[in-house]
Amino acid sequence: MKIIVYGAGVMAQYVKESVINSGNEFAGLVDPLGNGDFENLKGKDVDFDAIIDFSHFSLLEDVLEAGIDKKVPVLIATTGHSEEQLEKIQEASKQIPIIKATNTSVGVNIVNEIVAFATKLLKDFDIEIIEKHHNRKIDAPSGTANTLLEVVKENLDNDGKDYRTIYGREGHSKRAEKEIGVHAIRGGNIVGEHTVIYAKNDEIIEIKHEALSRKMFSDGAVKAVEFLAGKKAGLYTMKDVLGL
Ligand SMILES: NC(=O)C1=CN([C@@H]2O[C@H](COP(=O)(O)OP(=O)(O)OC[C@H]3O[C@@H](n4cnc5c(N)ncnc54)[C@H](OP(=O)(O)O)[C@@H]3O)[C@@H](O)[C@H]2O)C=CC1
Ligand SMILES: O=C(O)C1=N[C@H](C(=O)O)C[C@H](O)C1
Repeated sequence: MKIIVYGAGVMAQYVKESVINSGNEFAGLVDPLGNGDFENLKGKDVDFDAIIDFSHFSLLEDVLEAGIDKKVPVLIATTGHSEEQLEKIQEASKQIPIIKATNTSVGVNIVNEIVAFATKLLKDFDIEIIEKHHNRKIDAPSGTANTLLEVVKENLDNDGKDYRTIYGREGHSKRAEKEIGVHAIRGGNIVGEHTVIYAKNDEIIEIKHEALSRKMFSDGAVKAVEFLAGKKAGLYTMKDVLGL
């Protein structure tokens, strides 16, 4: 496949390497800030048959337009999108195959499954989600933490609708019974760490994933577009890619 990559930051460089190492062809980086091979693709005759996006949430519309225009599959790995933008992804998936993945690592996608199972069994435990990332990250909580929160809620009674999400606890009040805490830590070059804590009076369970490098994100992204090649239009997931 000939793959174009949106973004020119840290992840885009990893993806470039993963594309080349996987035997696929690298078609260039697209970055409107002028750090890529192309500032945009509009009106340019660039040949590619898949898009991997590790850029900035503000570029979503451009990414989708490029995918629809060329009728090629798109993997959106960028995080921080608004609800309205997530709806645009749904809409675009009626025309092309898309994966929107907040985390392309094998480990985190398996953790999502473990958390679904644990939450069903540990309903009367207090649940808190903690994520840690590098100091360059612009969105908080991380996309992965938001996905973990969704997984937790889906597996509580009534889809967790009776629960309140508390982001970054502060103040003078006790924890309510039906709360889910979500906490974001930022510092140095932490690649990415996600922990779901289930706590009760006498016991604590922690489910934790720690990323030690960024390579598995970029390798996972290449696997995802390879999976999408030849698929009909629709919204697919990393679960489909990994056969989970
Ligand atoms: N799904 C997954 O598994 C993973 C997802 N990600 C996500 O991928 C994305 C990129 O991560 P990473 O490479 O670490 O981030 P970087 O900040 O290194 O790169 C982001 C890119 O977006 C550009 N950018 C920054 N601000 C703007 C703006 N206002 N408008 C347009 N472009 C902008 C940057 O340009 P410049 O360099 O000039 O600032 C850069 O090219 C993030 O959303 C991150 O959360 C990351 C890892 C794994
Ligand atoms: O910005 C990052 O670095 C990462 N972003 C993703 C997220 O927001 O969950 C995935 C990974 O944790 C690294």
